[in-house]
Amino acid sequence: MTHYQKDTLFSQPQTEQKAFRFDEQVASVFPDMIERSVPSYQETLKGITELTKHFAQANSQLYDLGCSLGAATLAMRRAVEDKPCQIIAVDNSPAMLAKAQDYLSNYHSNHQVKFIEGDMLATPINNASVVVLNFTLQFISPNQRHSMLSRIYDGLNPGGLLIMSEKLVNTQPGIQTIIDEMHLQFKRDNGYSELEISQKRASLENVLISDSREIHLERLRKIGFRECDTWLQYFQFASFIAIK
Ligand SMILES: Nc1ncnc2c1ncn2[C@@H]1O[C@H](C[S@+](CC[C@H]([NH3+])C(=O)[O-])CC(=O)[O-])[C@@H](O)[C@H]1O
Ligand SMILES: O=C(O)C(=O)Cc1ccccc1
Repeated sequence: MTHYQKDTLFSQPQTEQKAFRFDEQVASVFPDMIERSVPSYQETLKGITELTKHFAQANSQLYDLGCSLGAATLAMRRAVEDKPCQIIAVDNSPAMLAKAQDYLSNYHSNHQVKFIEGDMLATPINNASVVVLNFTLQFISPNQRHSMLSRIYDGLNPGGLLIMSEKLVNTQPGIQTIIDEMHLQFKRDNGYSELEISQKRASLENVLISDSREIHLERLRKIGFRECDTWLQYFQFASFIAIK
């Protein structure tokens, strides 16, 4: 069983600034990193279980795209123990995917998750009733977001659900500034130093690219989702649901 460490990746002054990558180092501290960085992360997972209970269709497929260590995969799987469904978990980081397989093997289940190491932009999606993008669309290039979500829409069965959590940017500068400041304080309260916060922020620049709530909703509507809205927001971290 893998042991996860405390996230100290950005604690020492860095001589050269490297872009953030989901490599072995990040994978080995990921539970601590996401817990201390993303407010309401646990609530997104609880919501994924609850929503999956309502939307999973028998004999359909459930996708977790950008699964990291498989926390959302596990949250979905809990909801369908007594339903015949195929769960598919995808990530393009070999370090993450290897640890996800190890992590899920610690929990007993009637379901065998199909793990795919690969780019979600190239993953076929079909006969889906629930698709989860838990903080992953933000890492793909903005000009590929529409076609990615369109492919998800096309692969969903009627009545199927997309659950998508994202870090947002607020279009109103005063509100953006204060919400961002509250998130910084959240990180300080969770033990991150000013150096850790600023070095991580710099490494995420041009890697995590946030859209506004309005852009997300407009895109989902344009693609054809019958209904869409946020069901959760804490600071700039939001979670959307969209029904086909
Ligand atoms: N093109 C891509 N194809 C596949 N995977 C990708 C791609 N781009 C990035 N990833 C993967 O998306 C994940 C994003 S983390 C998701 C947390 C998880 N959902 C959770 O509920 O714990 C969110 C975060 O770190 O803020 C990483 O594992 C990347 O390797
Ligand atoms: O740390 C941050 O500021 C974030 O926006 C969230 C995050 C969490 C884990 C990996 C990358 C980004």
